[in-house]
Amino acid sequence: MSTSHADAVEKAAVLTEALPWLKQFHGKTVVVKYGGNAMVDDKLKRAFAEDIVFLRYAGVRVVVVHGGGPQISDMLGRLGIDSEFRGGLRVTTPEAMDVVGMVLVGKVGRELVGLLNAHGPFAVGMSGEDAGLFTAERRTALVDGESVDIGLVGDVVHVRPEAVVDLIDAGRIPVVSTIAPDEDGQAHNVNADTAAAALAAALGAEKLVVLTDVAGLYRNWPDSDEIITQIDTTELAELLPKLASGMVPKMEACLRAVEAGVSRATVIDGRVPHSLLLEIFTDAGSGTQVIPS
Ligand SMILES: Nc1ncnc2c1ncn2[C@@H]1O[C@H](COP(=O)(O)OP(=O)(O)O)[C@@H](O)[C@H]1O
Ligand SMILES: CC(=O)N[C@@H](CCC(=O)OP(=O)(O)O)C(=O)O
Repeated sequence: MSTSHADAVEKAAVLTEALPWLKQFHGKTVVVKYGGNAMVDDKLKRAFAEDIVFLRYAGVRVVVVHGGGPQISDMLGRLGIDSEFRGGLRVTTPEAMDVVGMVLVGKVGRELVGLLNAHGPFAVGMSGEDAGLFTAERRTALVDGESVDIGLVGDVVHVRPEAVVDLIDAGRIPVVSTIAPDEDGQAHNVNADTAAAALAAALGAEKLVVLTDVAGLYRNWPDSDEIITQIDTTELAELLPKLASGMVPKMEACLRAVEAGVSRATVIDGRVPHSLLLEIFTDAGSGTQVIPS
């Protein structure tokens, strides 16, 4: 067999491998959470934008929810504002809240919208404040079994997804920044994993994909390199209290999404170029998949 013939067979195999996945996801909603830690490299960011636009052209109803923790920390540092995390959530003073809003909506969200729109007029940025998308309720963090106050940090208690649905129906790609007002209109800082899960549940999404800066959920972080490839909601609920920092809101979000009817929630490595495309359109699963028990 000539090399070019072998190449052609291999390329065709990759494309045909995508067929069952195209059938499964065409017309379905997929919520993709893009974590701030996976957003550090320009080439990776462009590859991520290509994947999202690819999904859109494949007929997937795709929504992006973005984080920006490192970018917020960087700006708070530059402004000389103290910032600490408790139970994986940022203690958010009113002063810090201003910065969180500016960075998420005004910087990280804008940049993603720009990267996506290099491919066509698809992306529309919005925050939880737009069209009443999210209503937040102030929450505490759990530290050593105790509930502690962490300031203007919220949980999403109500989702009004109509504006997101309108955008998708019009062929757009909503890009959501996770600032959310409470019932009095006070803006709260919502962890992006938490918000993505709430939105995925409200949209009846087929899948929630969370891109981060590790290969998945490690069983004994940081002492072993064993990744949990699949876990059901019962096992995950048991594991949750034993998890450390950044993974707490992430795995809690996956758990909530699947418990609320999203068929699958998967944490994948955002440092691998095109990991999203590989996750959706190939048989090669990666990272950690949460399934119903
Ligand atoms: N069991 C675990 N498995 C994997 N990562 C873990 C675990 N426990 C804590 N982590 C930490 O969680 C981080 C991911 O969370 P976070 O920093 O909030 O990322 P993102 O910006 O993608 O939301 C990892 O980089 C890792 O340092
Ligand atoms: C309450 C809380 O912790 N909010 C997060 C919001 C951004 C976020 O979630 O970003 P990542 O997805 O990159 O972690 C924060 O202030 O960092």
